[in-house]
Amino acid sequence: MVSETEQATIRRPVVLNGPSGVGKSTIIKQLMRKYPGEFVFAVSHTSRPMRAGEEDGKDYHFKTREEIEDLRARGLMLETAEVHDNIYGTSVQAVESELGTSVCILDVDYQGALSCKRYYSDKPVRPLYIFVGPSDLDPETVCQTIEKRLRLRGTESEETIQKRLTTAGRELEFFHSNPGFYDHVIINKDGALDETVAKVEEIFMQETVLLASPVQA
Ligand SMILES: Nc1ncnc2c1ncn2[C@@H]1O[C@H](COP(=O)(O)OP(=O)(O)OP(=O)(O)O)[C@@H](O)[C@H]1O
Repeated sequence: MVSETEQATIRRPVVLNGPSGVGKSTIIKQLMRKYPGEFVFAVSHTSRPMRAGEEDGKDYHFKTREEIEDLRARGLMLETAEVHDNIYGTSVQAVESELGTSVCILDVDYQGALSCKRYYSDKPVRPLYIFVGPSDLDPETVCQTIEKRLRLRGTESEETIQKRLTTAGRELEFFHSNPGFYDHVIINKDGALDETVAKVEEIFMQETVLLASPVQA
């Protein structure tokens, strides 16, 4: 819970949403490289197995489903979501421990974004909600692009690629049926990552992501 004295120094968290494979992690990594110490990644909890090269506490907090469910039962999870047979989530602590010093970025799915909106609806902090799409946001084109990117990334089995494509369809359905939910939509076009990152920076400046809005009386 953020105290009144802390409000003056709060920096708005950013909720980044979009289908698997669209490039969310890549964008965050670029920003972190460009602004060392400025952005922090809200390290999520997950019950999925660790992939080669991943580090516990850095890429994710790798926990059992029971451990994550226990945190949720104690009101210590900001959001949780069932994705591809695993439970994912962000703890309140992962976000709020960072608010005074850095811009905290949450890479979550639409269920997570919804939970964040609910959680912060009566709090002094107003996160910025951004949807990242790979193309013109037509479900068919989107799926073709992310399928290609996921195959090139080479981290997923055929089965998980298919699951991610199904989930991508749900992400787009949510996007199209909730106009106004996101503050901004960013298109991460093929081969245009630098352009995407520049657009994100422009939005962050325009939105004064560096300071939270005061509480509305
Ligand atoms: N503009 C782009 N053009 C082409 N390929 C890209 C672009 N941006 C990212 N990629 C590539 O697409 C793949 C997926 O990107 P990334 O892992 O960042 O996606 P993600 O949205 O974080 O996915 P997930 O939700 O599954 O973690 C990576 O191999 C990345 O290098």
